[in-house]
Amino acid sequence: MQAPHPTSGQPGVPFSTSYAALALAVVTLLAALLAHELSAYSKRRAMPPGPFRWPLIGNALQVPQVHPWLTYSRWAHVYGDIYYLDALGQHIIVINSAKVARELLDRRSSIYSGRPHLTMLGDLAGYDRMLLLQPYGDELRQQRRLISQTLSISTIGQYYDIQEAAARRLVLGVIDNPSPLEGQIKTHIASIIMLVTYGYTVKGTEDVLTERAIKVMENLSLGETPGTWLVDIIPQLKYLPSCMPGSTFLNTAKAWRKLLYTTSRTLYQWSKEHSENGTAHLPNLCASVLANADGKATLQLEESLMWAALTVLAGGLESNISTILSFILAMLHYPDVQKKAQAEIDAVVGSGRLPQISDRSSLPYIRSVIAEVYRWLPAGPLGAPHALDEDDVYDSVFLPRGSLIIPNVWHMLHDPDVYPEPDVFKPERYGGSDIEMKKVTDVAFGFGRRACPGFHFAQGTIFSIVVTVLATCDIVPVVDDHGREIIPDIRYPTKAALCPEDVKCVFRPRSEKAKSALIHSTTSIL
Ligand code: HEM
Repeated sequence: MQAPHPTSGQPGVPFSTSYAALALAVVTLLAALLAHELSAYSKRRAMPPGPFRWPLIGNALQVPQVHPWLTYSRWAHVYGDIYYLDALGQHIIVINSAKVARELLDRRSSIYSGRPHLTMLGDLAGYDRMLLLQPYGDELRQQRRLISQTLSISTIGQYYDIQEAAARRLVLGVIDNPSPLEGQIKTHIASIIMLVTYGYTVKGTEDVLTERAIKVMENLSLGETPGTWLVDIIPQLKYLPSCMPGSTFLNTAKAWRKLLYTTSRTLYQWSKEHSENGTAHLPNLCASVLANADGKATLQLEESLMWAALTVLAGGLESNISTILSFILAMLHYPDVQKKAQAEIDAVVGSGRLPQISDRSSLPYIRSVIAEVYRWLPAGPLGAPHALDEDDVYDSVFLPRGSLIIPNVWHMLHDPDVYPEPDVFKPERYGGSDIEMKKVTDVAFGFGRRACPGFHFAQGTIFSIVVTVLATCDIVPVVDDHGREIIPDIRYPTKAALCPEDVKCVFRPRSEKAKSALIHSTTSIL
């Protein structure tokens, strides 16, 4: 028997054996490294096309910060329907066609329904409890179920009177006080959602609870704005002591979290108490869910309901405000479309009554105008980002797990091959076909298991505002001191939602009778 070698590290193990083991380990390690590199290389080679990536930082310096959908759209002409970016190791897949979006986000929705992790908004400010930011899983499904229970196509009819009344109050409000337009629209849209979600009646433009809710949503929008928060790129920054220079975002997040939690709890508790004692407007989302639970709502259900309700407010507020402002902008730029739309309402509804949501099926041109607003200036030009939960392959290209999936809704709705003269507002492009209009809403309201659960409800709100304004008023530009008309430019800041800014106009009643009908209806309902 051979004696152990004195330099062997393992007493009792022969040198030749340990040498062989070491050699084997080295070879195995090298083989593993080679395999990893080869696999990474082959994956890299099979990645979708995209702009040149620098070592280490990838495309970090090219990721657009201003109106990113426009740059992504320009790149779509170069790299095609699906391309790849790498921002400091974060894989980003941009989808530019409805066909690819359908295939990945709809048909493969079991792995494409996550949301990206946001450090500022989620970890620090606490917004990750809301459905909007939930990863795909049980809590998401639970919150979506609670919403669809109340806002499904079969139940939304019960809210038509609220939507019509708010639309009429909004029009009257703008006739009497056209400035600030955005503020008026915000208050009235918030009033619809507060009533439907919590049964809460907004008390004028300075209602404290509504103001707080709007502030929560404004913070959400700021938090979502791409490229605003360094901590989303370098998450370790969240561990900075809050007294360090450069860490003011920590105090911001703390203040946001406090407002978020107090507002969501106050609104939910208000709804619960006042629905029970009969002083809240019924039905409302919170009361309906609690009534269905028949006194057996668990704490967990109530918690989910509280966050789902707040997400309804979030989902419905900014998207609706942007859509209405875009509609007004379109009417100011395209007065002929406005006249044609009014002619349809006059012919179908007449001037003897105010239009209702139930008139929708008889007004194809109005439906086309609304579809064209969703297309022309989509409220979510990049939709909402999804996250890919597993590695995938599409059309022979590799899509890595953890990728951020950006549906470039703007490009899908502005691709000149699909929509010729995409920047022109032209409701005639649908030829009155609901199938063509649906191609727009299928994209503008999101995809797969994350598609907007407020779609049918939003259709009612938008339709009732559009049809009420057009039936009763001419939307005309304001004039300057010399009597010259000022048509607002089509401008919008870079935010997650595309919301036109500085839109000014006058709602001029088409007749005294129309204005009286509005006054009469707002004093007689709700
Ligand atoms: C013109 C109006 C609206 C537009 C254009 C719109 C559009 C969208 C889009 C693009 C998404 C993201 C979908 C995706 O991830 O693929 C979304 C999500 C959502 N929307 Fe809407 N929406 C509108 C109105 C509403 C209304 C009125 C409500 C509530 C009553 C609502 C509630 C939500 C909620 C809760 C989500 C999050 C869904 C999730 O993360 O699973 N939306 N919406």
